[in-house]
Amino acid sequence: MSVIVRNLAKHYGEQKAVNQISFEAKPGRILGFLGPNGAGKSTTMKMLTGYLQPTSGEAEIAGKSVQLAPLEIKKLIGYLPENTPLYLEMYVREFLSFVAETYGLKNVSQRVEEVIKLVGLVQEQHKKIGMLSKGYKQRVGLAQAIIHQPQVLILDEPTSGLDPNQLSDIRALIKNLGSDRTVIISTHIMQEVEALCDDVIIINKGVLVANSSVADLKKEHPTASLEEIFKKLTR
Ligand SMILES: Nc1ncnc2c1ncn2[C@@H]1O[C@H](COP(=O)(O)OP(=O)(O)OP(=O)(O)O)[C@@H](O)[C@H]1O
Repeated sequence: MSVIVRNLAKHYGEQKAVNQISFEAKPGRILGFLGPNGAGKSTTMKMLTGYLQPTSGEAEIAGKSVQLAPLEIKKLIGYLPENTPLYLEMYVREFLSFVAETYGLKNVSQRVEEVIKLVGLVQEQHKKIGMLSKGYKQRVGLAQAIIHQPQVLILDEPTSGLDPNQLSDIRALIKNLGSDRTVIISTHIMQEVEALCDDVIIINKGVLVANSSVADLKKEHPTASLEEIFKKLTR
């Protein structure tokens, strides 16, 4: 299932937070979404998930318009928002069962069991979410994003706050999920792009300044590291 974005824009008064961007994310590939703080990444992701209405332009997932078919779209995508908003008073299993029921899944307890194992939450599964460390909260966020086995994953800084061990576990999980899904992941970590992403888009002040495969971007700038390329394009 492809994600196709055409001339998408979001204006807040005079500010063009996202200014007419177009790109495509393809199945079986992981697209890295990069840009400096305030460039418009989260705003774009919120428009892709139907959480925010665009000022103009359109986003399409599996041939369906996000704006015209918001409920259908929500069944197809898994979304991990920035800062992992969660119900802190709920227990891990209780929360994941609640999310599974919201999606109308059958075999809720079996699926909850599966995702708990998949994201490495077995040790923490009986705790209240509010008691978990940041990294484990992030895992709960990831679990709720994949519980309904969506074909499209939109992950806003999924590895922020993880320790090095957790980082490699979660990256391996995302890589694995990306083998047969469409994944869009925003990040500030260039090693993550190297380790995970097939394609990359870079946004600066609401405008796309790069849109290609990671390999092609490196070919275009043969002597520069990804970090240097990023700096050059976003200054
Ligand atoms: N509700 C809002 N009202 C007004 N301006 C907003 C609103 N939401 C976002 N913005 C502005 O839009 C711009 C883009 O913000 P956005 O959160 O999309 O950036 P980002 O690329 O995700 O940044 P970061 O890397 O820091 O998370 C920023 O200048 C931000 O202040």
